[in-house]
Amino acid sequence: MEKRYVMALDQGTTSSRCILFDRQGKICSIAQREFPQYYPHSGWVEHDPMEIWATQISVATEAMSKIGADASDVAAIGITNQRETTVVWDKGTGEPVYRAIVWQCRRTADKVDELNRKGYGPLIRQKTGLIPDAYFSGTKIQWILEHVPGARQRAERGELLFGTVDTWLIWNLTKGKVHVTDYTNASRTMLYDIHKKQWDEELLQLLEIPISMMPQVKPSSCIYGYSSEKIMGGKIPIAGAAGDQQSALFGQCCFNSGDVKNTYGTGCFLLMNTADQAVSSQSGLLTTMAVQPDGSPGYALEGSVFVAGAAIQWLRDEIRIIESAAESERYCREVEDCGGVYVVPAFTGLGAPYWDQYARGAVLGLTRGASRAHLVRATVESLAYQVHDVIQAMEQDAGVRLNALKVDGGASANDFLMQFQADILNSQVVRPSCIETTALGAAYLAGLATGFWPDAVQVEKNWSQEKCFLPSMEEAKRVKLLRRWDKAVACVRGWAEE
Ligand SMILES: Nc1ncnc2c1ncn2[C@@H]1O[C@H](COP(=O)(O)OP(=O)(O)O)[C@@H](O)[C@H]1O
Ligand SMILES: O=P(O)(O)OC[C@H](O)CO
Repeated sequence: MEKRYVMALDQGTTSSRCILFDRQGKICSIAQREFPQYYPHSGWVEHDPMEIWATQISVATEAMSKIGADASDVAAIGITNQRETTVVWDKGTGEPVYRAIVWQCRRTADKVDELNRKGYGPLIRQKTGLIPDAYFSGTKIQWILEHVPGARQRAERGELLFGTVDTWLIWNLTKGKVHVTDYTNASRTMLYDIHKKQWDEELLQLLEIPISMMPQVKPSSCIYGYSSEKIMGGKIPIAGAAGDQQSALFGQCCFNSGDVKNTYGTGCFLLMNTADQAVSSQSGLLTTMAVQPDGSPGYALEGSVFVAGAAIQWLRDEIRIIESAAESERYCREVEDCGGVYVVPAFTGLGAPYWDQYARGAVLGLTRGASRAHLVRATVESLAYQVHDVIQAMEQDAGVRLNALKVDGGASANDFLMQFQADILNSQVVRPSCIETTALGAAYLAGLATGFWPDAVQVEKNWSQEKCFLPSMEEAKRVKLLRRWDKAVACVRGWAEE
């Protein structure tokens, strides 16, 4: 029977999604479910791994039943995930020993300070391509082993396993048969040597993490195992896995060195494919692993902005001045400008290019006339400013001016934001027809490994532009706005440092 779809499981920071794509890369069915975020202390962020798993499976079932598909219609499963988020579980029972510590969580900032104080920064940078930060998995695993009673002993006896969310999902889909990850996810742990392409024993020792906990690292496009019949109603090859940002790079068909995309999700992540060159940034960017068009491991330069769409959710859920993320656009258009209000959403510190673990959020420039619309607009504009700062760093590193930016992710649906982004960058912003490129990338990786698509050339034919936003802001105004933004960022630096 001919297989009609590839299934992408897109496990994001705030929701689990499943999309079924056809050969043209068209979305045939989609299901999505948000799940709870836990903030047990200031700066801490956790997820329940069982809620991640339950929502992911329920959306997979829902997406299939919406179009009357079953496992026999699905050629392969591709997985893409929020990266760095750390799960540790018991090898025998499959039970997590603690909640998942989310990439945004700041609880291990002091551990990172200690590593830096002891002079390990350059070594970590050289081996992993990362700038030491609580963002990455390494110190999160260390924290679990130190704080969960008995965890260290159990880990040393080989009873505990570590995984990023891709690993956790594959483990559960295969009913505990397969413990793997892919290069892109491994490169986010701060424990993986991206040049030698292996777990680094020196770093594992430094953080006192037994190597027996670590998953096997495989290419992003290959068959890792098969879904259990009990879970998916049939054995489907699990044939693709990549961190969501690398997956989006692939889904945007950024196959050539120098190709760039920016994803506006919970955070914003700008990646430039650098093919087989592990470019070391001089401007505060990360060197990370990415997938080449033939599925082999390559490299990318990355600028990570921790809070983007999450700031819009903050307006919705905490400040409660909008009812939906989409409504933000209407408020942005209600006022001529931000009225001098600036929001720096450094809720979990600042990522690239600042790398300030202790920066915190602020609203600046309030006057008596500041309204709800001004605050909403300033928050939306903050996404564009943060992306500007990262692009500036990337242009410095790459020595080229970026004339057009491919965009995707939930917040890229906001036309006001995209136009403001084009204006602030003084570059074109190009939105593809399918902004679910994270899921699409995972589908491509799985479909290429199983022959659903013959090669990347075929896949590239599916990419099409939906809209191009042209810059139209006067240069003097642009410079003025950016200068004020810089001033706002300077105000929040180091805020939470004792
Ligand atoms: N029209 C919009 N304007 C601004 N932000 C939006 C809009 N639609 C969605 N978002 C934001 O985009 C994010 C969801 O995007 P998504 O790509 O699904 O993120 P993730 O994969 O990180 O969960 C949310 O943080 C939401 O606030
Ligand atoms: O959940 P997202 O899509 O914002 O992505 C999170 C990133 O992978 C964190 O590095």
